[in-house]
Amino acid sequence: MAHLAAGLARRWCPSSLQVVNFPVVQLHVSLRAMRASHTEFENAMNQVKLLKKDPGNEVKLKLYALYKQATEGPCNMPKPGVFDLISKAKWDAWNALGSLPKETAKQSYVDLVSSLNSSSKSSGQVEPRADSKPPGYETLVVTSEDGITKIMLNRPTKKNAMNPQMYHEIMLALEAASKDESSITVLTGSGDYYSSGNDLTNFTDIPSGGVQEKAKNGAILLRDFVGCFIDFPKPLIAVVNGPAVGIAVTTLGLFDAVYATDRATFHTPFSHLGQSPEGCSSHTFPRIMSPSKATEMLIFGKKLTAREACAQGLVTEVFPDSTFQKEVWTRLKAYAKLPPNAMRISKQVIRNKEKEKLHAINAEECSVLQERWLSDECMNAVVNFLSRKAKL
Ligand SMILES: CCCCCCCCCCC/C=C/C(=O)SCCNC(=O)CCNC(=O)[C@H](O)C(C)(C)COP(=O)(O)OP(=O)(O)OC[C@H]1O[C@@H](n2cnc3c(N)ncnc32)[C@H](O)[C@@H]1OP(=O)(O)O
Repeated sequence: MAHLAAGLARRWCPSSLQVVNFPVVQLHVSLRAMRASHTEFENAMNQVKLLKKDPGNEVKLKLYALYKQATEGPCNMPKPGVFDLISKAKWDAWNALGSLPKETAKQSYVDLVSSLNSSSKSSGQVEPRADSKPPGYETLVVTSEDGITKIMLNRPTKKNAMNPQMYHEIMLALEAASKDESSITVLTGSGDYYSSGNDLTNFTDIPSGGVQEKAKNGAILLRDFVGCFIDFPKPLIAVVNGPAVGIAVTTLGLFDAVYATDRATFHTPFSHLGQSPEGCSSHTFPRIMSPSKATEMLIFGKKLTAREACAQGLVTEVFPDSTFQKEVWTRLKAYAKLPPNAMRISKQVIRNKEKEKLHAINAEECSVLQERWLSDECMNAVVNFLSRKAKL
């Protein structure tokens, strides 16, 4: 979807400007205004192609919609089918502009591009120290010191949403951590979120094999990903630095301890998304918090505060945000000084009792999700999310 608006601008930009019949004086003034706005409009289109930072799908949908409204007026295309996700999202974005006048759409387009230009210089991304970032990690910052390997999700501008690259890199980082010199491993997030779960744009780039192939590959990826947490041999700690959504919440049931700031929330909106539980949560959550509390989260999508999640056993301890990092890392550094083999063997004594069962549960959850991802309920929820910001 990269440079969607720029590509669309190239594809849809008419070479000639429609001139309407005005009385001579008004025509002269209007033409100057239109020339000025048309020149600005053309400049804005060129600036979109030069943006340093991908503005994200919602902004690209809005640019697309404003461009179409400015050049063609109200949406005049037939509504695409529900499986044609990209065309549907574009159609929704354009159609949402209704009868917005062309000149207003043109000015809005110019204003939006100039705001993107002014903000394109800043970035919330954590730039790791050169010596702390091993080759190959683009979505993580992985550091190892004081006997602790820290895996930090590093897509803060996307609330650390997990795209396929991040899933793969987390698996790589866990594999490396299982073999390195550290005695415990920590997963945390950069920015104000722990993670907003699965990146919903994962549903957009449909391969040549169609949505069935996409769903099958997604189920394989998910099964491998969750399997890494089931099999991880060392104490695995979650340092939940902010809100967590979806798979970022369900996999907590496979951690050995979960420490959260009191700012954190825990949300699994699976029914809302037309999906179903994963991360072995269909087994771990009823066991951890009781079947009815698990139902409230996994089926009804109840969002828990950190203290509620702690009361229900999902979170081990909650800390005031002001002292969270200091308190947690002091404690983890102390834990990391304990005899590593004893910790590793003790974890295996605990985990081995149900490792096989967890893998079977993981396989079943992935198989169910593979079907759910093909449902209208899921497709509609994803399209609604992707086009939510394009609606002016
Ligand atoms: C067939 C498909 C197979 C795919 C392969 C998948 C394999 C594994 C699948 C595992 C199953 C996992 C399930 C889940 O995790 S379900 C939960 C999914 N997550 C969500 O539904 C959360 C969606 N995000 C939001 O609701 C909001 O963004 C949030 C409440 C988290 C924050 O809202 P806020 O208003 O504070 O911030 P913004 O919405 O403006 O977000 C900032 C930018 O970040 C983008 N963003 C945030 N979260 C996601 C996300 N999950 N996916 C994609 N993009 C996300 C958001 O769009 C903003 O981007 P822009 O700045 O470009 O607008």
